[in-house]
Amino acid sequence: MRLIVREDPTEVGSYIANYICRRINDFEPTPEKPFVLGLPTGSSPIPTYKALIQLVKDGKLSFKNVVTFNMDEYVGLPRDHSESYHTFMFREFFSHIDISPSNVNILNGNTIDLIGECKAYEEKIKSYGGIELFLGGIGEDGHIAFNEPGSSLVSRTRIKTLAYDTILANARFFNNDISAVPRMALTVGVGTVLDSREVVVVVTGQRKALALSKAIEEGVNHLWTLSALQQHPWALIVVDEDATAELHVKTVKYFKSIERVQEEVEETHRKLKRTNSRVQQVGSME
Ligand SMILES: N[C@@H]1[C@@H](O)[C@H](O)[C@@H](COP(=O)(O)O)O[C@@H]1O
Repeated sequence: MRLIVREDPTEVGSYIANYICRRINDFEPTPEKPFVLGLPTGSSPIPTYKALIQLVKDGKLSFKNVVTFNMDEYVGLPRDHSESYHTFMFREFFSHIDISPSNVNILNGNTIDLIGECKAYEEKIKSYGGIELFLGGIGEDGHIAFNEPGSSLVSRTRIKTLAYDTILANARFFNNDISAVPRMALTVGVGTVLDSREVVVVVTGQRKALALSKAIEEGVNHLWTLSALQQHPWALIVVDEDATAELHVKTVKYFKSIERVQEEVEETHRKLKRTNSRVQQVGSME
């Protein structure tokens, strides 16, 4: 796991957007081989979405051959409600980029067959060969997607009852009316996230500091589902200074020191990929 610390949420957003841009461009997606991207909602990823939109406007990135899968959606909230994750994604991101709506996948929390919807979502992800990069955010209780404390760390897409803490935290989007916040959601599982080839998580603000320290300084624990990332071979958490408030100084120092060689690692990785694809091309000509 790597941890990248940046000054504030805007710098975090710009770091992640550039990172995703590089990944998509290096992948060279085509209609036959699209880049499959997992996406979150919440206030934390908004600076990332803004920076990605700018990259598209600047002609440095295209979403034409990108297929997206969102992490979660409330159950029973009309799709066109201002706080549905469907509305959020189009308002904050999809309407501003060159993605085809047919390449956008968001769970339907209004279907009569919620279990069938979850199964079909997993199947659809599989049909694309899995998710290349899953971008995630976390709740104050350390949940990733809507995998609340106590969620199985091998869980798949399913119906989830929201924890009271999450309902309280999300009441700010519903005029602080707790009774207006849906009690249930559909969410990808921790296992679904862990199956992606790469996971990038955005954590900003002091209110996430405890969850961050639990997830990276303590053991893998279903009470802090983000900690499951310790079991992932290619995980990156990008945080602002405020989110590091509960970390040991030596933890932050360690991650800052390995960041210095990160560019080198990435360059080596890219070179190896290029060499491998050349070897494969030569192989297929023989
Ligand atoms: N289901 C979403 C999560 O996927 C998201 O990570 C979290 C954080 O929201 P915010 O970034 O606004 O703190 O909110 C909700 O609970």
